[in-house]
Amino acid sequence: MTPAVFEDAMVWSSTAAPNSARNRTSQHGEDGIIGRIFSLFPQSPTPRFCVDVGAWDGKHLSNTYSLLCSEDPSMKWKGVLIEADRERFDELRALHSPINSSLPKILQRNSVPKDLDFISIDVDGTDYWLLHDLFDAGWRPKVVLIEFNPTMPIDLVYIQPRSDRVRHGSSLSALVELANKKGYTLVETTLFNAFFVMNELYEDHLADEVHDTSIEALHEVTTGTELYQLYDGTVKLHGCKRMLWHRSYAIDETKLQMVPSSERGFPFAPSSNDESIHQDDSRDEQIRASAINIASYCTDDFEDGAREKCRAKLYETLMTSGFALIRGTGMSGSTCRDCLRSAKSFLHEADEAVRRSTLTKDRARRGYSPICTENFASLVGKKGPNDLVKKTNVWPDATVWGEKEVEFFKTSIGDYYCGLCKVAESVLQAICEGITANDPKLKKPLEAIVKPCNDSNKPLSESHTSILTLLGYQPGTRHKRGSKGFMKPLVAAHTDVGVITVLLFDSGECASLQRAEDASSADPENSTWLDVDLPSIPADDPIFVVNVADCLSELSAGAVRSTLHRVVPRPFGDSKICRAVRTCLALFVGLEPNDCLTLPSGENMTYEEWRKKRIAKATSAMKE
Ligand SMILES: O=C(O)CCC(=O)C(=O)O
Ligand SMILES: [Fe+2]
Repeated sequence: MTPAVFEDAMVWSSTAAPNSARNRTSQHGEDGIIGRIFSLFPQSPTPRFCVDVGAWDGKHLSNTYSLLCSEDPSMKWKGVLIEADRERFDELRALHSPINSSLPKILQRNSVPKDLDFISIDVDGTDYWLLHDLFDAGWRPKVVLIEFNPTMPIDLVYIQPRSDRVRHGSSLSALVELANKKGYTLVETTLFNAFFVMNELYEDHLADEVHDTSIEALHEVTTGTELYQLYDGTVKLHGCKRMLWHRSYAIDETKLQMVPSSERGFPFAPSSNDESIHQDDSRDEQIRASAINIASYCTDDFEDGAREKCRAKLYETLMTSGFALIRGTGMSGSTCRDCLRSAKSFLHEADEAVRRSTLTKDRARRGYSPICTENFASLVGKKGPNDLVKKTNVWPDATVWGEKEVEFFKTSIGDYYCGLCKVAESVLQAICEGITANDPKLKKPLEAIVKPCNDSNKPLSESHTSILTLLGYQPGTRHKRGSKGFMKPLVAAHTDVGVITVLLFDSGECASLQRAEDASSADPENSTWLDVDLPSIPADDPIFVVNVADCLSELSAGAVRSTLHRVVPRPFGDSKICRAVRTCLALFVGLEPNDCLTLPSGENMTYEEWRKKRIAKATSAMKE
């Protein structure tokens, strides 16, 4: 055995033979263990016979030196020592009289008795095969000491290839299997040596001393390196952290990581955990910086010129992209968070029966996007025709979901709906003022949108048919790439029908909203798509996405455009972990069905007439 110092290994301790470990020349108490085993056997009338395969110089860390060179001449053993290293062999020759050749042949030629007493095998490689061949050739040593690779797990059966040039070593389990098959029992181990005794001798002389001969009982100490995984994808090491036979090399945890650090995180964590807040800090800050503060339109308390600045910015942003991020709405963060939470538990966590309980005969389809792309949507809004069907406050059944759940669902969604309808009014006011500031001719058509509120007791929000839709996205079959490497969108490219849409969504990564870079593009195939992102959790001043819908686009003669947008699946296994479900609250802001519209062309019609035409156009486009 090449001397190696196992600093990382635990100090050897044995449960089976606690007091016998003792070194004269051996490394880990083997001398004492061999002495103890033979002391339990009956005295031998003739000198005992041992073989040491891999004897080195015959003394250094030797397991047989104390037998062959015993100070007590009556105890003197005979033996054959075998060493492949030329220099070591020369030293060995100086110590004992030399003999040459290969194992069974050497033993044969040197008349080593088939029932020799002891063999020590330590050749740093083919040890397993030497023992195997020895057994096969009919030798039956009473005691075998053999080296195994101490870094291999104790339940691993590893046998190195049968070649002198291979230096792997074999596992303890592999040796135990071989020895057991040949009628031997494991009676002890040291750090990397195993002791086997013939079954008969074990039964007669050692069974009282070594009760449990399992590997687990006899090999407490390992120099193995275990690998385990943290929930966030970090690989950790336990045990020996240095290469044992190449000790200048550490086993470096940083080099063993499979998941890049940028992607580490728990894939199943709720999207609103502290860790994600922390990780997304700088991204969230960037998003906040790009959001337009509309506080001057949401409160009466604002500085001179604030409204002008706000509407100019909003107009400019919507003119170029059709999408804007807004903040300063006065909406409370907790109202937004509660509503998202409610929607998430309804859409993703509750039993299917809960969602089914909201279905009416005329289950709403939004109508303007192909039915196959429809997510489950629960519509909350004021009485009035929705896109294709009538739909009004539809709540889950309390007997199916539970009183408390339904109560929280109703309150959180109701509060959000009312608050956001008011915000939508303010946003519309700002947009329309921004448009007319640039083109006063559009004042007339836009009057239909920003009506003066005559009845001060009537909340603004009731003057239209805005509908809140709860959209849920989950990883599923659409996350698979098609033959061309594309994944079909979850919501096909479309424009929204009404006046504006106000969106709030969580950071569920399985899907993302994208808008066409070019607001005037009508061709989904040839558009460049840009992600529309929001902060991971609504802050105390929450940020919303506002996008222009078709009616506003038409009434403003295209001054602000309804821009193509879609929701696409984020693939598994790409650069992002994307298993988290996504929840989106979409407030589709519409007008009263009977509201009169004067289009820029001068044509007059009701909102409902206009909407029917718009849907008919979309439906026939879909059929083509
Ligand atoms: O889920 C989203 O982010 C928006 C969905 C959408 O565009 C729609 O439902 O009209
Ligand atoms: Fe949309």
